[in-house]
Amino acid sequence: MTRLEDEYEALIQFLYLAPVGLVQLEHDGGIMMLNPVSAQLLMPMTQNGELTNLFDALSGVAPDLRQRCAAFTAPHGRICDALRLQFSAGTPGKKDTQFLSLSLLKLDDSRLMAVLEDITGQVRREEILSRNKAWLNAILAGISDYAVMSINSEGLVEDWNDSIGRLTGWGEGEILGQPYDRFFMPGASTPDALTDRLREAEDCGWSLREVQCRRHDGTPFFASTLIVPVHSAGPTSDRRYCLVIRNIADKKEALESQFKAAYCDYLTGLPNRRAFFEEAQREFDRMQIVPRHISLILFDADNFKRINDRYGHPAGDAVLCDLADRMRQSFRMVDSLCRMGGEEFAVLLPSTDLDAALAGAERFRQLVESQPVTFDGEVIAYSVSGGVATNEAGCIDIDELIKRADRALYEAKQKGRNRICAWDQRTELKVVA
Ligand SMILES: Nc1nc2c(ncn2[C@@H]2O[C@H](COP(=O)(O)OP(=O)(O)OP(=O)(O)O)[C@@H](O)[C@H]2O)c(=O)[nH]1
Repeated sequence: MTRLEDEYEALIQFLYLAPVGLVQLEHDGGIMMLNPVSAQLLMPMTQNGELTNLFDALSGVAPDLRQRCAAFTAPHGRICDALRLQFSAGTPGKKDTQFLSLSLLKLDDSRLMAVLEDITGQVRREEILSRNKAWLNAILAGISDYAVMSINSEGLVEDWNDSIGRLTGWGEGEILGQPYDRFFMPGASTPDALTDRLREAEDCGWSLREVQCRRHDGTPFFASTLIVPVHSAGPTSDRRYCLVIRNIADKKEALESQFKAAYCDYLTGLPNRRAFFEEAQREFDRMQIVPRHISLILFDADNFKRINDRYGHPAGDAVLCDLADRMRQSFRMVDSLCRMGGEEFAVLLPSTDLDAALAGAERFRQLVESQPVTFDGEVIAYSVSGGVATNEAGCIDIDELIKRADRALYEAKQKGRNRICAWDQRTELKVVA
């Protein structure tokens, strides 16, 4: 056989074995050649089993094919692409709708090529999917105390439904494509914390937190936020998560009293050492996975014994409560506050470097200094000293961080009180104010 004959034979074999229907036609639709798959696909549309012209065979489902060809004046190219044809397979006694996809190519002035594919299964799957989506949307639209949404691997909101608008008051354009902490009160999250929760959901199956959320008009509501991964086999960037925000304002009090009993200091209401060390441990665990700054400030009221001695113990208590209130006002929600004991307090600042922590500590010192407390008609001026440290230079746990901040606090007291010192890896210490 010549090489040309070999090639021709290979082409015929290809046509014969191809898993899609291939039909070679003349410009008026006359069939020159067709493979077995196309014969099978077109069979339900033939009249009396005759299959000589494709345009005639498809006239019931695509009546304009002849006109499309006539209107296509380019020397070659795609006349139509994946045209969806719907027809009845005609099984006696059964209404059996099938779907074909048709692409028509102009090869040259005398020949066309039709590519046919049975897409019935695909269309059925699409129908089921869209029915499920409509069903899910109907459920979501009816929900009033939950907001359910899909978020991507960067924590950006990907879809919108009425439940989100109803619970939060935000509009679609203000939420789509935004980080999910848009619903949280300012300071209740950081970019690191945003992705930490996605990772936690991956590792543990879910991530559940009670968070202070905000509506579009700024009003706060206490909510439980649940993130669960929506499993897919694709790459990490294709991962999706479901976020459910549930208004639990009614359960807040019960939850809070349980929490307070175990985790809060009885006098100031601030988290106690147990709560603080648990949160600090979690932050250091996260830091091991994704390195980041963690800073710590230790505050100590100055000459507090004198305040007790001069104004009495209840006045001393009022000063400690005032100090706690100002800490709540001064630091972000994402910062962990704690009464370590006596007149010593701590603030753990996630994703915060030494300079930013120093600035926060100094701001707080000035605030305390500038506003005395009034108790029982007495104006009590007091001050605090502070020690600041960060997790640079091989600090990998909270104990070491406390040791450093404590060393800086000691220095602040030694240098005369009412000032902030920082632990510095080169000079060991630096005085700020
Ligand atoms: N009112 C009140 N006083 C407390 C409480 N806990 C500890 N104290 C008092 O805080 C005082 C701490 O005194 P010191 O440790 O000598 O420290 P200081 O007087 O603040 O002096 P410097 O820290 O060196 O500035 C003690 O008198 C404690 O009794 C509390 O819950 N309420």
